[in-house]
Amino acid sequence: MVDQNVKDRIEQDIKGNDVVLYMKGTPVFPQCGFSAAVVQVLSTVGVKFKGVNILEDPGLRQGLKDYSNWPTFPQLYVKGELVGGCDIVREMYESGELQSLLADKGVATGANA
Ligand SMILES: N[C@@H](CCC(=O)N[C@@H](CS)C(=O)NCC(=O)O)C(=O)O
Ligand code: FES
Repeated sequence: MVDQNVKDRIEQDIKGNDVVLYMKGTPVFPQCGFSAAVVQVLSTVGVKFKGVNILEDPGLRQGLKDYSNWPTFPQLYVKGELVGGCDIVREMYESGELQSLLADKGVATGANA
């Protein structure tokens, strides 16, 4: 069960922003290597994203685990859907699947972002 306020906040974020990264720390100062790795991938791909620091909000930290049915951070959302964590994002980047997913969903990357 996810608290309604937490659920509203998550849905506002993931519906209002094409790409949202729930992470430990901020894009400028990640506080965990797994979060830093996804920030690095997103920067390399050149996609704009909203970073949300779950360390600042214990309710959101737990709420997201329940909402996403995913036990760890980072969590990457694209167009309202969970893509996955660090391992998945890195694999998808290396295979080119992440770039295709963003293109298919109409999310600008590189010079067009
Ligand atoms: N294999 C994971 C690594 C991420 C991970 O293990 N995260 C841990 C440590 S940062 C986590 O979020 N634990 C739950 C918590 O801290 O609330 C992935 O692919 O994203
Ligand atoms: S904070 Fe220790 S592994 Fe992420």
